[in-house]
Amino acid sequence: MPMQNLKIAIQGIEGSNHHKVIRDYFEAETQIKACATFREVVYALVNNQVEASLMAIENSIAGSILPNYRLLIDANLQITQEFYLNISHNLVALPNQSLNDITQVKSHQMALHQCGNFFSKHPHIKLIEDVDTALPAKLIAKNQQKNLAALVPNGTAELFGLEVIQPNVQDTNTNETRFVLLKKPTQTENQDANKATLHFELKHEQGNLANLLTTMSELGMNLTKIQSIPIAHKQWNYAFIVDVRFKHIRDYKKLIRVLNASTEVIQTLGLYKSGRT
Ligand SMILES: O=C(O)C(=O)C[C@]1(C(=O)O)C=C[C@@H](O)C=C1
Repeated sequence: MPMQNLKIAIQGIEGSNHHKVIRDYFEAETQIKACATFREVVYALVNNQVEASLMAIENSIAGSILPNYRLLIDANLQITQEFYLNISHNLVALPNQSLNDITQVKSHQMALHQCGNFFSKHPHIKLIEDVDTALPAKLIAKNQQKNLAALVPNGTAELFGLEVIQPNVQDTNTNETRFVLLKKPTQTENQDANKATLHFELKHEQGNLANLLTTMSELGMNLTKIQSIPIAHKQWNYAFIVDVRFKHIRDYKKLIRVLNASTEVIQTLGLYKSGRT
């Protein structure tokens, strides 16, 4: 589905997975602000340098990117859309090298996590975290660096004139990352919304979480994710992030009314159309 032409902040440069989401889902004219960190992605929007920000939030192998939830909560932005991208990690290097020649791999922390099985079989390779998947690949080509490899999506090796030493080194073939599109809050409600991301802190009372889950079930909602995250200023207390799917926004509003009684903090992080049918 083509998207409106916006200036969007992403994490990573051309050839990264964030960039692939833009290519797959947005119009060709979409302007990009490439950022080196997720914090930069979020604050580019907060500081009005862009109209939207695209941010990875979870991966089917490596799990939730908890710091990104915290950024989202603290910056008070809204999830307006979600996108699922199939992720392939191809091990790439300068041409005419084999796996035995590679002593270091530089990549994004989440990408390295998704390839743990492969690297545990090749312990001679040192893993080094970098800002994204594409930048180390670009620099290997620019500096003609031997013995160094990167993990890149399909198509990125060709972009930089590198060679694939080993394709698909992620732990499982079915590897997906979920990305969210963030915007500043507005008064307009998305009438197509059938999914919400909700953040709350529960009062420490017996049965509160169980009651909440029962209420969701009674309202016919499908809980697609529940995640606890630490609250730094309340040591060993946790906030919850919940994704729910529903048929009618009015049911979601009912849920919020019920939750108001049992929660200390409650914040809708987005009401949007599910990226899954
Ligand atoms: O470095 C990239 O290619 C990114 O887009 C970042 C990122 C992530 O943050 O999870 C995106 C998808 C993959 O899961 C690996 C890395």
